[in-house]
Amino acid sequence: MERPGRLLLQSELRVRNAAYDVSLSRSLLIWKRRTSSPVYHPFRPSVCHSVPVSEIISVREEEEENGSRQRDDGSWKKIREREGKDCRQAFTVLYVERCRQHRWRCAEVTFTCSDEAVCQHWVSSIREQLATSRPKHLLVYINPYGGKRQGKRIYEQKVAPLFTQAGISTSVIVTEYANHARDHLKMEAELKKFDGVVCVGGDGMFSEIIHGLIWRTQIDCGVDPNSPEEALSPCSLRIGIIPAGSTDCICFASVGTNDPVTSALHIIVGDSQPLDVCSVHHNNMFLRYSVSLLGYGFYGDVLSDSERKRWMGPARYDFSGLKMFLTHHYYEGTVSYLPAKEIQTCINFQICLFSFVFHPESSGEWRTIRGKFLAINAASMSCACPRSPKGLSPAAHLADGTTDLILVRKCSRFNFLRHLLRHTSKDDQFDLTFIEVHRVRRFRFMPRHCQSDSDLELDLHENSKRQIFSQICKDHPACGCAPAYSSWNCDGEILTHTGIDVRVHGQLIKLFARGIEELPA
Ligand SMILES: CCCCCCCCCCCCC/C=C/[C@@H](O)[C@H](COP(=O)(O)O)NC(=O)CCCCC
Ligand SMILES: Nc1ncnc2c1ncn2[C@@H]1O[C@H](COP(=O)(O)OP(=O)(O)O)[C@@H](O)[C@H]1O
Ligand SMILES: [Ca+2]
Repeated sequence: MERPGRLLLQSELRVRNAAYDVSLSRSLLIWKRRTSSPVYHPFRPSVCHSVPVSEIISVREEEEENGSRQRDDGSWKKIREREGKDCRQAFTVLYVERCRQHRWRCAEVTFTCSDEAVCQHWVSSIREQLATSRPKHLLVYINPYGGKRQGKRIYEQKVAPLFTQAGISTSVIVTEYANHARDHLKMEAELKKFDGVVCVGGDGMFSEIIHGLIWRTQIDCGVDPNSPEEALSPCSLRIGIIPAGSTDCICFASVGTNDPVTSALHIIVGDSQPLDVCSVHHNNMFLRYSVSLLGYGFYGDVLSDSERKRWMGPARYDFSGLKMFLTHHYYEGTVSYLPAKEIQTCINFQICLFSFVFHPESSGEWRTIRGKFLAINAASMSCACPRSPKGLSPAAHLADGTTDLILVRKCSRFNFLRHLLRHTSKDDQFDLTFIEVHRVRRFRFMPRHCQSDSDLELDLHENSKRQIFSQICKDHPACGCAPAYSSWNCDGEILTHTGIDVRVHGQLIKLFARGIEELPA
């Protein structure tokens, strides 16, 4: 147990009619049952409890009236136990309780005491300790269209009541069209009024939020957001993600679960987790930012195919995943990359070879690989999600200024299936001869057909004729012709160009999260 440090308060209070020694320090609230008899009692519940002050959600006074207690939020609560006449004042502490698989829940304990002044002193002392680094005013964007279209219900039923209990005020915007949230953040939102932004939706909705926030921050700081060489200014507002999408990878990989209540509690306690952001350019023209997966080949094709099946909800990814696995397309091109350190091939994901030191720039040399690839994936975080609990790159860090470039070379369907199935298990998905992993700060990709066209990139629009032929060939596999181009899946959005230049910006944004906690063995 953590040491409590200097005590701010210590009293004898009652919990469910039993006497407890209760103490408060800057770091811990401890309540320890007074033992009247030293005899060990196997059926008595645990006698000593402690809660880090940083994990107290709120404290409220309870007032007794006509045999019931009224909460200070106006609702009523039956007294559960008979109390003596001199034991009428009470306050309730709500705190974080850890459940299975990184889930958090709100637990509560009610302390009673005979003296009103003592009771109020406790309430005000706890509230004073909670005042630091916690958000008080939040700007909330809800995508009512993502995932199973439950965003509004999830927010209203599971999250808003917790924010109210924690004394957080909110301005809520339910989006009416795609890019509504992005454009509101870019141009209209009065950001000075808020301590954070909350995104209710999936990875695509989160992408809208960061595009709005990063762009706005650069304009406010006089930085050109379009230039590939500019050092971008970090965003000061933290972002909370209430998962209500189809994959929810960014939430899952930064919190450990895709549970709305857990996310709401991380926001309330004011957690902070920096996050790397990749900028993606094409011929010096800004395309998009990415924080999770940039995937060409398999994951690009799955996304393109699945968008047409949005009516299926999240199951569209399973359908398109299977279809694209059977299609087994490979793509030719050149990947160049700037390694994060000397040799960056991480063979065993369980042994992470890299230090956690954050280097703003690298002095390494560019390297080049040409080949035929089934997939080119850049994972800036583990990309863990319910479909892949360890993620595409289990050892990737959230905020080390690097991305893990995973090259899956052309191989048999059987071998590719072995690799994909390892996404869903604990086996090392990289320990296969056709997979290479490089930890990089920058990388470029050029599809083969662009190189032979004097490095002139054909964008997807110009490439439409080829796409039509590819579609015919996809539909007639017997002709043996594979499409020349895939497209990039950028955090769940399709990029309009295939030749890209990617740069990692270390710790550009912050989340209301704390990374994945080690669970006790
Ligand atoms: C034939 C068996 C295939 C089994 C493969 C299972 C591997 C799943 C790995 C998923 C990695 C996901 C990385 C995250 C991507 C998201 O950004 C993106 C958009 O999410 P959202 O906005 O919430 O819809 N999701 C995808 O691209 C889905 C990929 C699913 C591939 C099967
Ligand atoms: N009101 C809206 N109507 C239609 N599309 C929207 C709306 N609000 C946001 N979007 C778009 O919906 C897309 C999917 O959102 P997301 O929340 O990521 O759900 P999913 O995980 O199911 O893809 C995003 O591209 C986002 O820009
Ligand atoms: Ca990273």
